[in-house]
Amino acid sequence: MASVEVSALAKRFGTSTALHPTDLTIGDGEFVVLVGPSGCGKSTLLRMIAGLEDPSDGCVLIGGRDVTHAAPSDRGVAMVFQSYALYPQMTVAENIAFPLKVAKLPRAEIEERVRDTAAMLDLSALLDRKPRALSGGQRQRVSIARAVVRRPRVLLLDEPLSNLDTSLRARMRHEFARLHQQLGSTMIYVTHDQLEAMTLAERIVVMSAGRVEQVGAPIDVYRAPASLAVAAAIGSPGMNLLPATVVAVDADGTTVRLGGGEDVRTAVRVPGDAIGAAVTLGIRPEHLRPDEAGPFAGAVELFERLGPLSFAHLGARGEAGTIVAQLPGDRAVTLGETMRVAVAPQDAHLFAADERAFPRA
Ligand SMILES: Nc1ncnc2c1ncn2[C@@H]1O[C@H](COP(=O)(O)OP(=O)(O)OP(=O)(O)O)[C@@H](O)[C@H]1O
Repeated sequence: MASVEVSALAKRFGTSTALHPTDLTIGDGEFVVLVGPSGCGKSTLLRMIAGLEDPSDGCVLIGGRDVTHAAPSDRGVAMVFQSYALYPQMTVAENIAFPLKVAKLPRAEIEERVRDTAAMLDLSALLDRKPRALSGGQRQRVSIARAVVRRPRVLLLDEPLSNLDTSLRARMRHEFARLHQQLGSTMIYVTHDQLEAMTLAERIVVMSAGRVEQVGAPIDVYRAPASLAVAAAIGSPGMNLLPATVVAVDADGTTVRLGGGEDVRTAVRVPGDAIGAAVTLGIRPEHLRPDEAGPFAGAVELFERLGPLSFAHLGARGEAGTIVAQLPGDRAVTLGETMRVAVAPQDAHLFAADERAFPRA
């Protein structure tokens, strides 16, 4: 097992920058998820750690050793891709054994490792099958088995579940969590699926436009996004973001005014000289509750019942756009009715013009 450290690591393709200089340390045995919108540089960062892409600047250390210019096979890493890339003419057992044969391990050891790895991934009954006789989830488990059979110090996974359907993805998420416990290896997992990020990661690394925006425990990042990009990337439905102006600042917080003239009290601390400043008010759907005197109002344009809860989309607020409020599953709502909602001061977020979050009061 090994730690992974990247230092001032950057990647340019011609004149475009896929990754700005980035520092990141991943602990030995840690499960870290890189998450962010398409094109934000997640795969590029992962591929440079794997040695599949040459950095433009900076260095990569694995287990304290500088591997920036080492071949992929000399880094102690294994990678699982979105496409399974199994050898179709080989059986499951032969596919799993392949990297060990290449490494010229003794036959008895290969057999033992294939048996153990297959058991770990629930593939023991499928060892004689060819890939075409497997389901998508089984094929992905074989490709994971083939990666972990070498006992890599670091396992790199690039959107490994994105070809699978929803229920299989949920099952495989559990398997990854279990696999991480069993193997204890350092795992770096790339996804644009924030549900995978939230459920799998010990720490998430939220990326946007070639930069790391925030690193932290999933729940901390969810509760206190450091920037608008993080607020937009984590949470589904996403955080409501409304343009507002700072009208009052005191020791307990800040009052902002919405475009329609309504005032909203927040427990956020902004500098005293920010009166009049344009800010963005952020509120998660679950923090908006029906309140006759609430500052947010709109006609219900769309109502989604998910069973235990539902989402009301309140429209027609002019430049503020639609607001999404989470409601109990059994709440009766009529399309077109006007609903008023409010937020508690401690649940409101404020972002400055430079898109960084202001701290809580
Ligand atoms: N070989 C390449 N040549 C030129 N540009 C590239 C190359 N590979 C990646 N890029 C660009 O670098 C940026 C980051 O790409 P990257 O694949 O790392 O994003 P990502 O966050 O993994 O996205 P996705 O979730 O869509 O895979 C993108 O703008 C992409 O177009």
